[in-house]
Amino acid sequence: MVRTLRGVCGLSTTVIRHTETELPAGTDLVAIPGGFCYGDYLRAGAIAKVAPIIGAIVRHANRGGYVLGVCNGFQILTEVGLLPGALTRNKSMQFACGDVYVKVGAVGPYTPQVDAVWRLPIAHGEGRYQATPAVLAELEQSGRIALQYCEKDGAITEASNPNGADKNIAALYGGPRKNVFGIMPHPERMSEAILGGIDGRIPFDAVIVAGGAAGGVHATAPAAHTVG
Ligand SMILES: NC(=O)CC[C@H](N)C(=O)O
Repeated sequence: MVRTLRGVCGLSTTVIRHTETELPAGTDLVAIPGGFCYGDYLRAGAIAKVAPIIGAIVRHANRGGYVLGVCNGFQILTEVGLLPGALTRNKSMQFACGDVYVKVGAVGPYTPQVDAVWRLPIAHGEGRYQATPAVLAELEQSGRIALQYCEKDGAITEASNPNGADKNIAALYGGPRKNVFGIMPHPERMSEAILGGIDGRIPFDAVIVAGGAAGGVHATAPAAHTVG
């Protein structure tokens, strides 16, 4: 994540530990990376809910600051209530790892072109987005279903769904101005050609532009993981 923020996108980036209680001054974007924070005990992302840094991230999000949660980061965002619903065990009960196609379902700060199809990698055991029918309807009506798993041609099918997620949901928007973005695929793992593709740059480049300070956006990547 730091390689993509700093090395690929040229953002001034600070890595902070989950034990901090405040974000660095001038933080525009908080990026919560993937992984297995607190060992995925209880549920993936559950214990991070009580990490000291979480209050500052929630305050940042609620005042419209950009927050990107990738995979484990998405799970943390649902556990702390910044996004509705939950990420549960993959329907296959197996860890899903490989490349998928996702289609932009709603335009927002991270997804500039509706119906665009991206190829991104996934690597998760608890990636099945689930929510009540009322929440799913509200997400659809408010244009917050950012990405859906699809075929290479953009067709949204059951066969293209790697984990059984409701409505093939791969990413969601939240916050007062779609400033919060939770995504199960890993765009940072496909942000430069040497990694096998560059579709992952799209959400990063888009949020920099949306932030109105291309290159001037200061990113903070909280290391929400315990150091082994
Ligand atoms: N790549 C990740 O961030 C994995 C998230 C979480 N540990 C899971 O397995 O679902």
